Amino acid sequence: MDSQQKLESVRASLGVRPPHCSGTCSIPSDKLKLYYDVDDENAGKIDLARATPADLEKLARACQPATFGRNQEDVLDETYRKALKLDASAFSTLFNAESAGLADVIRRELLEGKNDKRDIRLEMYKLNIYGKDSFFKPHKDTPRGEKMFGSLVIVFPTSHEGGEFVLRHEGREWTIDFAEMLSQPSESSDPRFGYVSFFSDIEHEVLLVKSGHRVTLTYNLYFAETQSPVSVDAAPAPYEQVITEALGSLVADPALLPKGGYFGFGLRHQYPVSESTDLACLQTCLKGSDGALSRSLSSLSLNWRLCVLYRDVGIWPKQHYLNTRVIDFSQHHQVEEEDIERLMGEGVERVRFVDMSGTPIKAPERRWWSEGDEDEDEGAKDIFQVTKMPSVFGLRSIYIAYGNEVEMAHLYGDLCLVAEIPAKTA
Ligand SMILES: O=C(O)CCC(=O)C(=O)O
Ligand SMILES: [Fe+2]
Repeated sequence: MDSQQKLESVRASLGVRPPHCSGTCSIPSDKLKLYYDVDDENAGKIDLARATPADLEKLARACQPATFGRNQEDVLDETYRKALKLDASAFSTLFNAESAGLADVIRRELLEGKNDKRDIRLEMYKLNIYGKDSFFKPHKDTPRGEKMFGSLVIVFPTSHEGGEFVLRHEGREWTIDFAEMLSQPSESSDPRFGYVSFFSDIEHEVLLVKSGHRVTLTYNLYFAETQSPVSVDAAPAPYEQVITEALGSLVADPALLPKGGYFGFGLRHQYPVSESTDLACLQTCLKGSDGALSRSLSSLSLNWRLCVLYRDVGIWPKQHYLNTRVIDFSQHHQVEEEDIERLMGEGVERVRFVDMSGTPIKAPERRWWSEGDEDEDEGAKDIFQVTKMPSVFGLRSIYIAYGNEVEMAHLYGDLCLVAEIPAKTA
């Protein structure tokens, strides 16, 4: 294999796993009873295993229209989300996602590999009802803190048609038709419910409900607070070994970065960030193939860290910086060279992009102006992009346009990971 082929196999190995898991589970029927109490007129109980249309109508009347977050505002817009909701304080149920076995399923199928022994917390969020003609257009679930990694949606076995759950990520799309799945005969005499769990930065949507009532329970998923990131005795998932092998052979290639430098990766998921986020804290919260990549680098004894890339900062010549914090430059129209390092603080590092062989890649205008003049890059560290590294310019450029709620404290940011590649010794 030549270097280019090795590079392609690293890129391919990172895109294997879907960012969600889904299925149906059987459950004792008493666990599907729900009690609600909104006010004197809107209180009652419903058995979601055998709810009649009249029961569901009554529950729907007790609910409020569901709002969502758009451009940092909480809005009610029925052209974007037409659904009803009950807040967790207005109902109680014996249904418990954890005792139904879902924490294990999520650890095994979504987190998997060395992450599958981690403690996770499932926080019940809302009950949603989608009657005929209801839907929720594409959005991401708003991050509520650095430890939040995912979402879980439970779909109860109430009769309905349509309302398929669609997920999209990096040009791929998955459609889950719970109405169809739950109408299939099952081996068990117990009722069944459907579930889908996904990393919350994955765009998802609920298609139009054509008839009946689609009733769901949503949860926010967190990594538990006190936790060593990886349990030592867990075996890596098979696809993680493929990443490690592909990376190992790329790193060992004598033609690649002979003088050493950084391998740069754009993370495939987005993470909750704020100006006070210390990226080192997020290192233990990496999702899906981002986590697999970090574990592969560690198992190859390569040092790595998370960072934010600022491309083309400054007036002229523009420079590229890595930083360990998110800095909001969007208020500054033009940033003077001497201000950059002050604004960026301690964790800042200047980098220059190089190709596989370590030769600097210059923007066309710089090539013309600075022929033979290498000084401007002096002190910058060489970086080779293994996968495309996104750049941010400020918090304002990274808020989510469509979330399921408004949350100002954390926004989804595009982050990078850099790994230190030692110089090759001849
Ligand atoms: O109810 C569902 O199926 C999902 C709703 C959703 O995506 C949300 O509440 O954020
Ligand atoms: Fe959502």
